[in-house]
Amino acid sequence: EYSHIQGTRWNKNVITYSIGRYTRDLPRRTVDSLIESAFSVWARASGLTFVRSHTRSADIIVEFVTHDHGDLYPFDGPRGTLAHAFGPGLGVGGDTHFDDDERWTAGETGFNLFVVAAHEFGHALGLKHSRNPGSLMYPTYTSLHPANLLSREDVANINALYSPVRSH
Ligand SMILES: CC(C)C[C@H](CS(C)(=N)=N)C(=O)N[C@H]1Cc2cn(c3ccccc23)CCCCCCNC1=O
Ligand SMILES: [Zn+2]
Repeated sequence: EYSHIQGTRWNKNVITYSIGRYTRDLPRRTVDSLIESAFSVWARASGLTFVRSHTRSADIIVEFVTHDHGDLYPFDGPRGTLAHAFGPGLGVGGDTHFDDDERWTAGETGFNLFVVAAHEFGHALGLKHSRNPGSLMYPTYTSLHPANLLSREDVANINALYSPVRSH
């Protein structure tokens, strides 16, 4: 049980998020709903609650940025790395950045924002990568079917970090 070590998990059940800079690839309301859906994937499996806030004091700040964007991990233009997220913690902890040089979509072409966001929020909750290609936390993008995004391994890993909840 490592929960006493700061940074491996959030030590609260209600986590706030806010959306800063948007992408021009999708309507804002579409981005809002895809981000909300990606959080709800983890809410169902972890028992955590995600609440949207409109202030920059939220736990998780979600933004679309390019190249150098104020952290030590500049993006690389089209393709390559699609996004990154900081692990749980204060300040930059949990913050999630999407590379706006990618083509973000709600469907099959380009990169599916819902699928990528769900992967990133796994990192923002403290999950590492999986070696299982069927896992959401596999290190490379695969157009997973949104219906069954989480593998049994993903559910087991989030349960190991947070209060276990039946995955019905
Ligand atoms: C799993 C994602 C949602 C998030 C991760 C980033 S992270 C930090 N959150 N784990 C990601 O972007 N992985 C790269 C990994 C990657 C694949 N290639 C690359 C070529 C160059 C650089 C990186 C890559 C080969 C070419 C395909 C490039 C497009 C797809 N890119 C990826 O899958
Ligand atoms: Zn990753």
